[in-house]
Amino acid sequence: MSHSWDYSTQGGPDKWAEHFPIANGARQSPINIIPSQAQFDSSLKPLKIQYDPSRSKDILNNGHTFQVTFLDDNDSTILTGGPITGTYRLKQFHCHWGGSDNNGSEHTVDGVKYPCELHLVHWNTKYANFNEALNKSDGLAVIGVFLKIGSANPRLQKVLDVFGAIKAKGQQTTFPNFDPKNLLPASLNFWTYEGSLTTPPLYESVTWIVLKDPISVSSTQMQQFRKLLFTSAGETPLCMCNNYRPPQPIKGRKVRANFK
Ligand SMILES: NS(=O)(=O)c1ccc(NCc2ccco2)c([N+](=O)[O-])c1
Ligand SMILES: [Zn+2]
Repeated sequence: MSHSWDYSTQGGPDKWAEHFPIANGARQSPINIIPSQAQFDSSLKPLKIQYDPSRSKDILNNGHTFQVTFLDDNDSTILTGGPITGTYRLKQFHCHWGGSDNNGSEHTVDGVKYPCELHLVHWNTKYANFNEALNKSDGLAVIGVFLKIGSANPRLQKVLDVFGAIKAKGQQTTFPNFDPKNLLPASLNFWTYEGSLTTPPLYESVTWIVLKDPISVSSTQMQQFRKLLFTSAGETPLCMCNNYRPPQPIKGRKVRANFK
């Protein structure tokens, strides 16, 4: 039976090590990225992102975040290049956000928190499927995208518009024909390091690819994220926000950049 965890004082990030001791492991995520300490690596290839919007399937409130899930039974929606070897298939994307516009991202940059962070999760096709890849040291590649308060983001609004159907934990609805490439900034400059899932089971299986440039989100749009609930229908409602893990010790890891 999977142990229940959350982001509260009683069961939140400071307590996760009690049931998931890898929380104190050598390659935990997120981290604070210090650009001046990142090493430019000219051997890093450009990121190659090929997404087929027809592969988007549904959107779910899983009680920790919302997630948009993709059909991943072929190589039509893949990530190659960058720091990774081989082909990784997009499985899902989700976000982490704060209770205010002053916090919410998991990674920070020189200690700066963004109001939201988008994660696009890909799995290594050297493994049979996502679940096989989940706990392998080279199993996953997650693209992290910061969201910065500015003008409203019409592409993101397509996701927010269906939140009414997934307000409570366990609710899901179809979400066809969505191209997550439209949620990426113009520049694919990135930092990369070896890390982990940022929620339990905290497997140290993620090659992180954090984009330097943010995409925009309006404050009004951020208020829509916070209308989702951590709780199931019929329970005392708890607003879904502050669903982020704070930065973890770097423990000697190197962060590389594909830009100067
Ligand atoms: N914030 S993240 O991108 O690092 C992240 C965290 C957890 C999980 N999964 C948690 C899990 C696995 C098995 C049971 O439950 C995923 N994911 O599955 O893509 C991604
Ligand atoms: Zn995440």
